[in-house]
Amino acid sequence: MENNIIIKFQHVTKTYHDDLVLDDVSFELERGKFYTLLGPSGCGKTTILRLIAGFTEATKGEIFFDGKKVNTIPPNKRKVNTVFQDYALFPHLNVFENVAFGLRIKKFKQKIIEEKVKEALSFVNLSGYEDRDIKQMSGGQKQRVAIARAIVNEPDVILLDEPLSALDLKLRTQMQYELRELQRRLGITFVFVTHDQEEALAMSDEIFVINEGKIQQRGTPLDIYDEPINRFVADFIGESNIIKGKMIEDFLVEFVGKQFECVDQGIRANESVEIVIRPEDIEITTLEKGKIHGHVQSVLFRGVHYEIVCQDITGNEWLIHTTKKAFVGEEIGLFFTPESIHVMRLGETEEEFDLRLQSYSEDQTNE
Ligand SMILES: Nc1ncnc2c1ncn2[C@@H]1O[C@H](COP(=O)(O)OP(=O)(O)OP(=O)(O)O)[C@@H](O)[C@H]1O
Repeated sequence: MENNIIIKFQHVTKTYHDDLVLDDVSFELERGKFYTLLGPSGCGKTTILRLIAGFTEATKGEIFFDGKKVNTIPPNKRKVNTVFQDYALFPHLNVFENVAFGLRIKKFKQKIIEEKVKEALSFVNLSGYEDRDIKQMSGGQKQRVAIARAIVNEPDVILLDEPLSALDLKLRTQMQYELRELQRRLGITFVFVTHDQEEALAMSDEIFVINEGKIQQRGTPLDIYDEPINRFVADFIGESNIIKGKMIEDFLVEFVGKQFECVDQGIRANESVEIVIRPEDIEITTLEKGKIHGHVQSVLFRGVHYEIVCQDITGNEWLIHTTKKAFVGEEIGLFFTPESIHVMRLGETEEEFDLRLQSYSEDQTNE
């Protein structure tokens, strides 16, 4: 397993002056996978990229690349390339020379440069664009030139810092697909930074959800979506109903004044918890069949579904995505299965949280 690890962070901390930006972060990245660092602005995503690339140094902890410690190794000695948000292309050079730039610095022979640039441009579907001026290229095309420039040196890892954020929605969706395909074909590790959760869910083998300099959870998109480890992740990824409750015993939880079967265990009896139920996991039904009742507050038609907000007897608001229509003021039944109830602990100590995070990550790696 170890030699499949391309990057390893061991207890890495980064401070700028007195500001703690990364707080004791440890993780391993495997070769050939698509990783996404996801989190709100300022949470430390770019700092992780900069540490991998060697643009900044860790204050504490160790960083390994392919098994070797690289803390003080300069960027040009690491087999990493970065695609920046603004592409950072040279406007006075044509497409060919932009892609060839790094190879020229490394003093490759002209013939080799031509072969490598040609191959890189063909990978990003830009064959024939060699002589084009950068200024004549569209946003999506510039993006592809930047990617060609990143892959031409055959790095082990490509870092992408919000590379799609300047594109309009349609092009962005197309480039998401293209990037994912490209990563599969190249078999290189991609570390992609975004604050867009839909983008992260659509593209990644694994997502790292980051907040305030700490990894909150790492896992496949499905794991992160279905089993958020805490309120931050549940709130940040997708839409959720988060309701206060109490654990009664293993597989039994109480909320809205009633007890419900669930699939969670190992939480102390009587411990305060929060319940997460996704809006699409709730069905609208009759009052007899409904597990709880709600008064419809608003109904919005969203094309593929209705977005219904209703209020239960204890005042919680519930968001429901359903293809069934309901009417404002109507009383409806809400039905959900034990599997769609996800229980999150409150009042967990930092040590308990770290242990749980570790076991989640180990489950992931063992799968
Ligand atoms: N060179 C620096 N000097 C001082 N503080 C810095 C420096 N670089 C980053 N920071 C601070 O570190 C924190 C994390 O920054 P970082 O760029 O890693 O966040 P991010 O998650 O990538 O945010 P965004 O999505 O806005 O790019 C921020 O509070 C930022 O202000």
